[in-house]
Amino acid sequence: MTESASAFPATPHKLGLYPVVDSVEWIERLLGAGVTTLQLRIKDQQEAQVEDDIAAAIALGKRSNARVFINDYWRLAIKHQAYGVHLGQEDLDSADLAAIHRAGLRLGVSTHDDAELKRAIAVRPSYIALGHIFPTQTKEMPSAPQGLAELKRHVAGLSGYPTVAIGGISIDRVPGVLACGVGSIAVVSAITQAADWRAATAELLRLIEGKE
Ligand SMILES: Cc1ncc(COP(=O)(O)OP(=O)(O)O)c(N)n1
Ligand SMILES: Cc1nc(C(=O)O)sc1CCOP(=O)(O)O
Ligand SMILES: [Mg+2]
Repeated sequence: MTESASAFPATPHKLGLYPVVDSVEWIERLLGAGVTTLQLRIKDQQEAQVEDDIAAAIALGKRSNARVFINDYWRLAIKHQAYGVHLGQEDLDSADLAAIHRAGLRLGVSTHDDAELKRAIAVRPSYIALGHIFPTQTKEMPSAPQGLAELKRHVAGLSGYPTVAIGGISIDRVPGVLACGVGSIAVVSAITQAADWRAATAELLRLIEGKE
């Protein structure tokens, strides 16, 4: 695989703990808990219904000097000058990548196999997400989990890119995922379904970023 750097603006090579959440309330809570990379992932709403939340999440991120990525709603991310946008493979068919680039936003792209990686690399995004590593209850996946051996192989071929592992990553699985060389771990349920989200977030920050 290519070692070329991204054409989109760079992110740190290690984005650390990367919670993916569906509300401004979660963004606010997690910023308060010391998280510095987050994603607002609201699914299947009209732009008019999500604009206020997207604008608020971006403003909160700026106030905390944090990196807030917006999933899917790239036009609103540009309009409100998000740190970045996260797009899936299908989104790549319709999104105006040149407009995202012109606006100076970072771009993260999802991948699930070699073919998707090839397509993502062609876009030269700011980071590449690799999923799903383990079975997940959060999203219906058409493919099988890739597992740690495949994650390790993919990360090894992507040394020019920041990498993010996602999918079924619980706290106890974090050390094994980090051992694959990935620079960031994205989680949904490990935080939002935790009995104690503060304790879970603190433990994830400690394991992934060494923050005590
Ligand atoms: C960090 C990260 N990785 C992967 C995804 C999945 O994005 P996508 O394939 O566009 O699917 P949806 O999240 O839109 O359902 C993600 N959001 N974040
Ligand atoms: C939103 C999403 N995208 C995935 C991918 O593989 O592209 S897996 C996923 C859900 C991750 O949730 P949890 O941490 O609860 O398993
Ligand atoms: Mg998407």
